[in-house]
Formats: sequence, C-alpha cells, structure tokens
Amino acid sequence: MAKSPEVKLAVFGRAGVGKSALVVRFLTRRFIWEYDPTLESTYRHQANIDDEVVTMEILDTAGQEDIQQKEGHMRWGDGFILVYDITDRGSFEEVGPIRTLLEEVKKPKNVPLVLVANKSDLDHIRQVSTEEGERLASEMACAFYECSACADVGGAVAEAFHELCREVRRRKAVQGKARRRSSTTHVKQAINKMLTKISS
Ligand SMILES: Nc1nc2c(ncn2[C@@H]2O[C@H](COP(=O)(O)OP(=O)(O)OP(=O)(O)O)[C@@H](O)[C@H]2O)c(=O)[nH]1
Repeated sequence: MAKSPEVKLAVFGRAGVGKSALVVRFLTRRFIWEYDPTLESTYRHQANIDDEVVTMEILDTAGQEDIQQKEGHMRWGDGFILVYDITDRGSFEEVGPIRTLLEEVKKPKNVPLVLVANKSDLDHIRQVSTEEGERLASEMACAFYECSACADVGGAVAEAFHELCREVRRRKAVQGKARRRSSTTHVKQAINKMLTKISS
C-alpha cells in the first residue's frame, strides 16, 4: 500500500496570540483556556484532504524562542502558519519580520504559508482590521483566515491547516515536475553529445 504523504507544518507568532489554542482546536475541536506558555510541542495528525489521506506533523513553537531556535524550526518545516491576535497590533507587526526570516532561511522564495488572525470573538477590543489582514496576506501572496480558537463557528481553523497542506502538496508537485524535466533535459543533452561525437 502506498505511504500517505507527510507534511511538516510549523506555527509561528508572538507569545500569547493563541498558537497552542489553535493547534488544540484543530486536533481536538475543543478550546482549552491555558497552556504552558514556554513549551514547544509536536503533534502527528492524519486527515483526509481532497480524497487523499495526509499525515501532518505539527510544530507549535513557543512565542519566546530565540533566533537560532526559530531558524531551526523554519528549516524543519514544509509550510508555515503565521498567527497574529486581532487585539494586539504588535503581534500583527511581528508577522512581516517572521516572513522575512523565513524567506532568508528557506531559499528559494515563495515559501508555503497561510496568515491567521486569531481571537475574532474579541471584536470589541480589536486593534487590527480585517482589511489590514487581507492586505498583508495579499502582499505575502498567501491565504488569509480570520478566526477564533475559542469560538470556531465556521471551521475556519481546520480550513487554514488544510489549505496549508494543499499549498505544500502543490509546490512539491511543481518542484517534482521541474526536477524530472531538468533530468530529462540532461539525458537528452548527453545523448546529443554522444551522437555528435559519433558522427564527427
Ligand atoms: N478570547 C480568546 N482567547 C484566546 C483565543 N485563543 C487563545 N486565547 C487565549 O490567549 C492566551 C494565549 O493562548 P496560547 O494558545 O497559550 O498562546 P500561544 O501563542 O501558544 O502563546 P506562547 O506559547 O506563549 O507562545 C490564553 O489565555 C488563551 O486562552 C481566542 O480565539 N479567543
């Protein structure tokens, strides 16, 4: 039986934006108020996405990790969820630098990512508008989800994880095709060289 594809996803964002809450909501469909704020955790999860069983490894990073830890986690991941909290403008402003570091660590560019604006249930103390989130996502050329780990009404949390898996799978397929095309080109060039030598 063919092995199900594996996708490594890492969740980044300032401390307190709700990374753990989002991961736990995705995995258990529940909301738990408090987690150990300093620990990073990895989870394995299987899901059926577009009629394909995909195994995800999900890394919930700690908001206060240092740059070396961040870079290590960026090298590890295939795709990234960048989270900010709509009630914390500073967390929104930290998304850009995280993305810049990602592009530095993961050459070539166009790293698979999604942008998640969490805590939409706290609209009354909102500091970042939906339009600002949409604009940032369009600058980063990625999907955007505004959601609440605490009151996930429309299933936006799962949709964000699933869309990121799709994006990773799409990029891998394109890279695989490009690799196959380039090795075919190499074989053709080698044959042409041989034929040229024989005929001369
Ligand atoms: N109202 C509301 N509170 C939330 C939501 N998501 C998380 N929280 C709360 O925000 C706080 C921080 O949540 P965490 O999930 O621990 O945040 P984190 O990003 O993992 O934090 P670090 O582990 O320190 O990086 C907790 O008190 C959560 O209960 C949400 O959607 N709505």
